[in-house]
Amino acid sequence: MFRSMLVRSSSSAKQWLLGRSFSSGSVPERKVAILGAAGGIGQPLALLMKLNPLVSTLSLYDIANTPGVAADVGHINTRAEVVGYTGDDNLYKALEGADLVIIPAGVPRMPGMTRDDLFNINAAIVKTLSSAIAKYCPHALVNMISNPVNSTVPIAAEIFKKACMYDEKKLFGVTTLDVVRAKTFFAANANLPVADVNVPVIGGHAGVTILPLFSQATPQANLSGDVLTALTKRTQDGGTEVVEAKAGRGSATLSMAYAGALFADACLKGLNGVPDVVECSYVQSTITELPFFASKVRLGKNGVEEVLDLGPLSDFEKEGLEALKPELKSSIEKGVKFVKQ
Ligand SMILES: NC(=O)c1ccc[n+]([C@@H]2O[C@H](COP(=O)([O-])OP(=O)(O)OC[C@H]3O[C@@H](n4cnc5c(N)ncnc54)[C@H](O)[C@@H]3O)[C@@H](O)[C@H]2O)c1
Ligand SMILES: O=C(O)C[C@H](O)C(=O)O
Repeated sequence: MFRSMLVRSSSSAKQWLLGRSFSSGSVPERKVAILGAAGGIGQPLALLMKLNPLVSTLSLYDIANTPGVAADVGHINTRAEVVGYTGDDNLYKALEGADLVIIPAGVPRMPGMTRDDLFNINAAIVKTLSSAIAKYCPHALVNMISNPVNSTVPIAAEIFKKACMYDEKKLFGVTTLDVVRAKTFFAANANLPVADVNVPVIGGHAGVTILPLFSQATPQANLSGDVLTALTKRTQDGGTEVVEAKAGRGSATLSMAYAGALFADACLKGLNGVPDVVECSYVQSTITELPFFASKVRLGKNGVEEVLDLGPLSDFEKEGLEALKPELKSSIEKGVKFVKQ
């Protein structure tokens, strides 16, 4: 019984990962680097990327413990060749030739902290890693997971501008976990099969800047205003819910690894020319007055192909959108100032 469940779920996982356009014989070579690969997110993310047949080289980098993670993941009999690096002197080897760099390097929250409380430590880490990306793999797509995402993405953008290689189509703040949570909470309340549910989440990735658009959820469900308000709040506080449950042992790692793997898979499909790959992400944007904003994005061979319009919002969502702008604006400015000062 357990064995047959395992077989079924592994074949559907393969379908999820394989994409639509390739037979296993014609999949292009793609190098994916994970920076922070030995951490709470990095390890399960390395596992999930090792299972992704779109990856030909999986390059794992961390300041500590990478050899063990690389040896362990490397024994899995899937396509990707695994290489592990540690130490400043080897960062270039981890990055050279990368098509996609995923960054979960940095410290996580403890109970009572906001994501912005991580700024001082993580901004410096992201600055160092972004400078190395600019030098060693300037054409790679970058998936930023390190918090505070609302500021770390503008930091990376400023570093890339300084290095004269900034391409706004290639820099992404990973907000997929907000979408994953919104889908889970909505499906449970609406009594819908979660696999059928989609919910766009816009804005940013911290507290009120996370704005799920339940008015655009598919399939639609007839939930009351009070329920939608509660679902919005739960999605906004999802990270804090995990931080409190972990009680001093960090923040979301497993659900984040899943979300990070989903988003990386979408980026790889886009790079490989699979049509109509659309995910929410925090990117450089002109759809509001803010220079960075999370919304639905169409992914293509060069990264962002199109930032999609927000679509019609309910009055509640319109209020949420106006309410999030001051915080998001100041987080963006804080990131920009960190590099420019
Ligand atoms: N975007 C999101 O939705 C989301 C979700 C969850 C967590 N996060 C963030 O992801 C980050 C990592 O969380 P975690 O739980 O994996 O933390 P963790 O402490 O378990 O792991 C972080 C890893 O980064 C490594 N690291 C530190 N400095 C580095 C550097 N200069 N180069 C390479 N590696 C370095 C550490 O050695 C460690 O292995 C945190 O900032 C957290 O807030 C973001
Ligand atoms: O909440 C955190 O600090 C981690 C992450 O941003 C999350 O949403 O789980």
